[in-house]
Formats: sequence, structure tokens, C-alpha cells
Amino acid sequence: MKIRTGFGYDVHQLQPGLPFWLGGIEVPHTHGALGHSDADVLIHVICDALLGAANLRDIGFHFPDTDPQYKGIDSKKLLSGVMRLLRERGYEVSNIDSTICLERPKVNPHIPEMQRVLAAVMGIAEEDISIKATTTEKLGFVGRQEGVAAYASVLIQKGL
Ligand SMILES: Nc1ccn([C@@H]2O[C@H](COP(=O)(O)O)[C@@H](O)[C@H]2O)c(=O)n1
Ligand SMILES: C[C@@]1(CO)OP(=O)(O)OP(=O)(O)OC[C@H]1O
Repeated sequence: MKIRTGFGYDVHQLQPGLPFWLGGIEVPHTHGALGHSDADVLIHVICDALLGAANLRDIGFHFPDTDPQYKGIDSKKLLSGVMRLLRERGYEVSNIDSTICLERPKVNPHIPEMQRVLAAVMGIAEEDISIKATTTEKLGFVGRQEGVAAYASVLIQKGL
């Protein structure tokens, strides 16, 4: 049996009037994240953590932000592609832990739906996806509401 760990970190700017895609769902807010894709920072860190665990580079390597085919893409499709890459190599996901750094709005009310949506995309159990949130106490770019950041760690395994 092989067990490997992975870690992901990402940041996106917040801009007024954009849809705010986070954890696979649209969160009601005055601002949304800016990116080449739908800028779903939680999905991006999960992708990076999974790719890192399998030593498969990162999200921008597989889905470059210079490629027009990914313009505005639903990040759930990128996550699905990452899961395919892992499963082709025999890996299954044991669990994910993540933290979203966001001054507002509150993420807590949306976490059960995010878990449902992400579990369906990844083909794993909701209980294996932990999502947490924190403000940065009004400090830094998150505190000024200029951006959203996220971190994720994962455990993957094969040969059980
Ligand atoms: N965007 C956020 C930020 C935080 N939470 C929840 O509030 C708790 C307190 O936040 P602090 O930054 O003061 O530690 C935090 O532990 C989360 O449960 C949230 O839901 N959405
Ligand atoms: C997801 C991709 C691809 O559309 O674009 P962005 O939404 O800009 O996201 P980022 O995390 O900056 O980099 C990965 C990119 O390749």
C-alpha cells in the first residue's frame, strides 16, 4: 500500500459584480473572484493538493491560463479531470482538509452544499471533505476584501 500527502495554496482577486464561485457553488455576494476560469479558489487548491500528492505538477501545468479552451471554465470540470489523472494511476482519495480565507461573506452556511457538490464531482464521500473558513481579522489583502485565499491538504492511497 502507498499513502501520499499533498498540499495546495491559491489566491484570487475579488472584484465587484462578478459571480462568486466557491467550492463548486455560486455564493451570493457583492463581489466575485477574478480568474481565467470561474476562479473557484477552493477547487483550485484541492486540484493542486491532489496533483501534488501524485507528483503530477499543478493545475496551471494541466490547464494553462493562456489556453482559450479554459476561459471561464467551470472548475468542477478541472477537478473531474484531476480525479481522472489520479485514478488512471490507481490512486483513491482518503480525505481532504481545507481552509478558505475570506473576510466576508460567512462561508459556514454554504459548507454542507459545497461538500455535497464536491463529493459528487470527485466520487468520494462527503464526510471525507472537510471545509473550514477564517477571516484574517481585517488584516492584509483578505482583510481589506481585495482577495480570497485557500489552503488544502489531502491524503491519497493506492494498493489497499
Ligand atoms: N468567511 C468566513 C470567515 C469565518 N467563518 C467562520 O467564523 C469563525 C470565526 O472567524 P475568525 O476569522 O474570527 O476566526 C470561523 O472559525 C468560521 O467558522 C465563516 O463562516 N466564513
Ligand atoms: C485554472 C486556470 C485555468 O483556467 O486559471 P485561473 O482561473 O486564472 O486560476 P489560477 O489558479 O490562477 O491558475 C490555474 C489556471 O490554469
